[in-house]
Amino acid sequence: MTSKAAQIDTFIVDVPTIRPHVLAMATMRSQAVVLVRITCSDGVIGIGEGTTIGGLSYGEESPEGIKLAIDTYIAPVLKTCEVSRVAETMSKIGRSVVGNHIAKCAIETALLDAAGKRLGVPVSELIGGGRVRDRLAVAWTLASGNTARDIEEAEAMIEARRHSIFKLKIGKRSVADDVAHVAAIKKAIGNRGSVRVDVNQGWDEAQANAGMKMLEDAGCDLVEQPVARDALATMARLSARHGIPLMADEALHGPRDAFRVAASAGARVFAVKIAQSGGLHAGRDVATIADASGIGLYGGTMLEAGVGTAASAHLFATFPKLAWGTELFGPLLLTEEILAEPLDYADFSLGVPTGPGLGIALDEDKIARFRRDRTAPTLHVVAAKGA
Ligand SMILES: O=C(O)C[C@H]1C=CC(=O)O1
Ligand SMILES: [Mn+2]
Repeated sequence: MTSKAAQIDTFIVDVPTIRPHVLAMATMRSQAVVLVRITCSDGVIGIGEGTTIGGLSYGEESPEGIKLAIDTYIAPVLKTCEVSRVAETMSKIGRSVVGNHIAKCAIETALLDAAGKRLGVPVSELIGGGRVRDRLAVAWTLASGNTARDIEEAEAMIEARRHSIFKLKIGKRSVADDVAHVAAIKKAIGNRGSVRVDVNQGWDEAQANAGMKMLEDAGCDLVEQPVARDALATMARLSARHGIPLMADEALHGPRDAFRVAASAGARVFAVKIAQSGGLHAGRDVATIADASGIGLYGGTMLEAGVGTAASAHLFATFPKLAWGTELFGPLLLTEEILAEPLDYADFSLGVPTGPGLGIALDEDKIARFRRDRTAPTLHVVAAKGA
């Protein structure tokens, strides 16, 4: 039986964050979640997400640009494809659309969701050798911008058994101030948790040399993307000089980057992101290159809501080795749950959904309420409440 994409809907949903999330390049107060819904001619519906961070401040794709790339350039190609053949469809799209990895990730996610539903299996069974684990360790990012508040937040997370791995966002202040902030948090947490930092390309080589030495002495376990994403020689020198591992994030936009970073010995750990890689299969290839090169794996996030987080979880559940855990906490940073049933966070981990496809469903009322293009009825309700 053939299956065509009968209808492709894309929409941006703006969801507030529970507190300001302070990164080196932007402070987030809400997240612009880009969702795609593909209704197939056989009646199966697939959902995907393509989300970035801080408008255009993190990377080259914006939420509006992701939607435009799908609506204007990807959807017409998709309409010509047999969409149950996911790899063939993505390869056809790749021949017409260069780059735009986050948009392609949203589409591939929706196609895999539909394929899994059609076959009655979870997406994790459609990738690589299938699922090797059902739960994933989940880090939390401390990024309130205030050391005392971050310590309070970490204590509460440990107490609630939600997270014991903490990623600190630094690179905005001086190296000495940033290290003092990290050292204070590590001192408070002690051996009850792992403290890591993400510099988001904020340092030059001299700053990174000083910073990595001091961070190692402070008991920090990992330094993510300390320098510019294309500074491969610098990353290699830092990796060779320091005992504390350097993790590549922004340097990895798919398998070709992964090969270059691995071949130049630029990192000891890879943060794999489905969005940055260009989809789940590209993310799997990034992971395979890492594994073959003796590089450790970490499951990264673009702070996606429930759909992208579930898709990432399905991929990370297939990695034979996942030494550094994941940071799939995106839905927990948002004030509103956009899934009908929230994901299962418990015991410092996330349960990988077990139903067909992604194993999740959207809360359509919430979507209607938070869609950027919501129309009169919703506005009317808001006005009536305020009256
Ligand atoms: O890794 C990044 O650079 C982006 C993201 C991941 C966690 C978080 O707080 O921000
Ligand atoms: Mn990062």
